[in-house]
Amino acid sequence: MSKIRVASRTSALAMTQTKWVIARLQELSPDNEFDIVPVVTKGDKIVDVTLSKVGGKGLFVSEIEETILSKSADLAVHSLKDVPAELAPGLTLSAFPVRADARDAWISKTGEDLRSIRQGARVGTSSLRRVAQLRRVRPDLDIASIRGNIDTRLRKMRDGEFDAIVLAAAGLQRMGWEHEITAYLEPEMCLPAVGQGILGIECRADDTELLGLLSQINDELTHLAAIAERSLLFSLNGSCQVPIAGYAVVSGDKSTVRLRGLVASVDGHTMLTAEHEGSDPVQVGLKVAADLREHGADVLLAQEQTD
Ligand SMILES: NCc1[nH]cc(CCC(=O)O)c1CC(=O)O
Repeated sequence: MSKIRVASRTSALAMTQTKWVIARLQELSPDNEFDIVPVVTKGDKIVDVTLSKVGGKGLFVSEIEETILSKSADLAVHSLKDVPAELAPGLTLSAFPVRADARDAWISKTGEDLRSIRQGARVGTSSLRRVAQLRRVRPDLDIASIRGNIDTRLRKMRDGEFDAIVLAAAGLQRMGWEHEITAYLEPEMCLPAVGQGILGIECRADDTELLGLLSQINDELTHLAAIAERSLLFSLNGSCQVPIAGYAVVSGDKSTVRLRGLVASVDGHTMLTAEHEGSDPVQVGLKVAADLREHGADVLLAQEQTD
């Protein structure tokens, strides 16, 4: 093995994440050369509509997967949040480096927080999960869709299109833009998306040499959390038109995974939650999903939301 090709989206965040992983791999295997193969995905091309309206799962991922399957690249670094429950056959998520901040971040123009911002303030987010949870706390807010990369969204707020926006803390922190954050939305108030703050490294399932290298940057606590959250996602099998959230915390000795799951209506009126703890992350995910269904999640999951 001499040259390892890493497929990457071209957004600043994707490139930053890809280069961070490459730097860690390079340290572990100085003899290898790492090349970035840029890939422009459907998700990057669609900038004018809410992604949930497009409705495709894995908008940011499928072209990257094709690039790896056709051997034009060997691996890719994904924001796990963007990776659909099912991977393309022949590929595997082989490593999960230590999780960054899983929380959502509130960024407002005036420095006011979610509770104090004026009645009817205009808030930008395109995530139905965030919309539902924001509406639950502040039904008066004028929540509108916002698209584009993190820098575009911050600019739209500064330009006056929005009074506030909500972004993943992890993305801002990785970009070195933590100072933009007005307040963190704690998981009790805004449960993060499945995989938020986690990087998942995908490669061909039979690439044993590469799998050996990647296993060295795997963080076991993060891996267990990722499995539990994705087990929930897989079991709920929701479209991206239904607000779903899931956040797992793993005990320091790796013996227990505690997972909280949420399925909501977009208006925030119905908010189902369930929580379980156990030693097997797959089972914990399935249990939380089963509880949510028992509480009535099926009705929400079957719904074609038009919002
Ligand atoms: N769908 C976009 C996306 N995918 C991953 C992140 C942030 C980084 C992460 O959650 O790991 C973001 C931006 C955001 O939601 O603010």
